[in-house]
Formats: sequence, C-alpha cells, structure tokens
Amino acid sequence: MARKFFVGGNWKCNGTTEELKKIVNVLNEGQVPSSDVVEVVVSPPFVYLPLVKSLLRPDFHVSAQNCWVKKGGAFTGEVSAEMLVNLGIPWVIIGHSERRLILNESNEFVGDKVAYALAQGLKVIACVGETLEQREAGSTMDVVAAQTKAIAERVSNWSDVVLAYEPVWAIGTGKVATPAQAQEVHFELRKWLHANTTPEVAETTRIIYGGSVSGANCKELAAKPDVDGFLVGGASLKPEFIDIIKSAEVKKNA
Ligand SMILES: O=C[C@H](O)COP(=O)(O)O
Repeated sequence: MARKFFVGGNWKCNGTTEELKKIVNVLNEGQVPSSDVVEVVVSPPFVYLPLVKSLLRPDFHVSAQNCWVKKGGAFTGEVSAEMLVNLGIPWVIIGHSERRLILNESNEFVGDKVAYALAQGLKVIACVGETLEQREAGSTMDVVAAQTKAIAERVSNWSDVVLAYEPVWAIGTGKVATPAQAQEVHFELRKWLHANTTPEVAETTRIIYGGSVSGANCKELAAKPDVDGFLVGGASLKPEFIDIIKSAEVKKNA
C-alpha cells in the first residue's frame, strides 16, 4: 500500500494573531496537489489553534504541539488530550527534541504521552532524533531505536502514528541532513519497525524527515524511497512552505 506523503508545519512558539492570519492566507491561496496525494497539517501554538482551524482551508488540518500525559486535572499550565479532542483538533506532535532536551522529557514519558493521546482518538506525529554528539559517537541508530522502542512498547495500533526523524543537529541550523543520511536512518527505522512490530506496520507507517527542510532542498529529500514527507519548522512560516508541499509530486511521479 502506498504511503500518502505527509507535510507538517511546526510553527513552534512563534506568531501573533496578525502574523498567523497572513500565513493562513498564503496557505489558503496556495496551489498544491490534492489531498489524495499529500496530507498537510499545520501546528500553531495552543492559543491560536481555534483561530487557525476556523480560517484554514478544509483540505489542510491542524495539530497541537504537545499535550499532557494523562487525563487533565491539577496540572497547572498543561493542556490535555481530551481538550484537544473537544476542540476538534485531530493531530498532536509528541516528543519533539525541544521538549525532550529543554524540558527533559524522557523516552518513557514520551511513549506514555503517545499512547494516551492515541487512546483519546488523536493522531500523533511522534518525533525521534539524535544529537550531534550522539551522531559523532556512532550511536544514531541506538538512540532513535530506543526512542522508538519506548513508543512501540506502549502502542499496538500504528495507523494513527507518523514517525518524524529529526536529527537535532539539523534543526534550525540550516545544516540539513543529506538525502543519503536521511534515507539511511529512515531505512533503518523501517527495518526496526519490521523486526519489532509487524511487517505491515513497517510498510505502512509514514516516516517523515525534519531539520532545515526548505523549498530548495525538499525535492531531493522527497525523492528518497523511505522519506514519506517532512516536519518543517522555520520554512513553514514562509511562502516556500507551498513549494515543500508540492514536493509530494516527486513521489507521485516516481
Ligand atoms: O519540527 C520541526 C523541526 O524542529 C525542524 O525545524 P527547522 O525546519 O526550523 O529546522
């Protein structure tokens, strides 16, 4: 079964109402392949989710950037999966490296969050990736396998999971992984899923790449067989995000 190309835009902790309205206008006017060819999801900060959802074209969807690990309650400052469901937000990003590294989210905590969000009916973009130090030490695969294992141990149904490989050294640095580097890790991750989940999960789960993706480098990355799309940070706040969405055509024509 063909894996539908997936392009996520992670707006991180950026934007004002006016700025985000402008970005949404650009997206709404963009000529992109149909939703049979590419799935597009943008992820504004929590406070702008209802606004963006209400203004965004119906073939694009919204995602939160995080949610609490269990049912809501006395957890000041957190937003629960139930609240996202209540607002009709279909997706959530979990385990982004900025949360793993700055907020000390462990593999187990991330795995618990993924499992809880899925159980509430959310679809999850689950992020994994190594630091520069870990890559230079030759432990890239050990690191991403351990991060994926903590998810796989808690999740049996992968149909609502997109796995995002985001090498930390490539995030916001302008230092994109080469297409060969991305393909190598995506291939190994798929092999890991084959060995540790089921062949069907390995074949159908989309593994997307994130880290300095731009209008200029997306086509070459998209051409790699195990790159099923992107999670884009900086460039998703710019008109070039439309070009990145269009790179889905590379797959269609492959
Ligand atoms: O979630 C997105 C990634 O952190 C990539 O960010 P970037 O495209 O700004 O490098």
